[in-house]
Amino acid sequence: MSKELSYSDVSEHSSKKDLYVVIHDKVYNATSFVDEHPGGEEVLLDVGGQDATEAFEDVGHSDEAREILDGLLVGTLKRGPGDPKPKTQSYPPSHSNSSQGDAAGFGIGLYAIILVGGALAFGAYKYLQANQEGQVKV
Ligand code: HEM
Repeated sequence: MSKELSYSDVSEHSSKKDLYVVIHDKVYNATSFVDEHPGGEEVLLDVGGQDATEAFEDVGHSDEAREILDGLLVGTLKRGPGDPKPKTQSYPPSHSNSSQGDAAGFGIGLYAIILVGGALAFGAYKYLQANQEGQVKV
């Protein structure tokens, strides 16, 4: 069972009655499983005829889910030059990096606010003190 399908072959199977998905460059016929999917049919239909690797891995499916996949195997994906790139490689680093980056950005922003706020408060305190001294003399 090593049928090769191109990306455009797969994209023709995107309806509920005829649904192929690509996961890790393997092509699966999910038609019989759509109604049974614990995550709902909607998410499967969303990735019908497309590369579902990222969506599938994002959820952290169990080994049991992977066994079901084995039973749905149709063949392997043969990528052409103009086809979308595999989503597998970029998936974990880009995700964790972006969230870490956001957290660091927020931390630096908070520091800046505290520093600027502190400087302003100190300036205002000095200004008021000077003003008060002036008033006492008059
Ligand atoms: C043909 C491919 C797929 C198979 C065989 C499959 C199978 C399963 C199975 C067996 C479960 C039960 C929990 C587990 O064992 O991990 C599950 C849950 C789930 N699946 Fe999939 N899945 C597929 C594709 C997808 C895709 C593409 C998405 C897109 C986001 C998705 C989203 C979910 C979600 C959100 C749950 C959790 C449901 C819950 O716990 O309430 N699945 N899937």
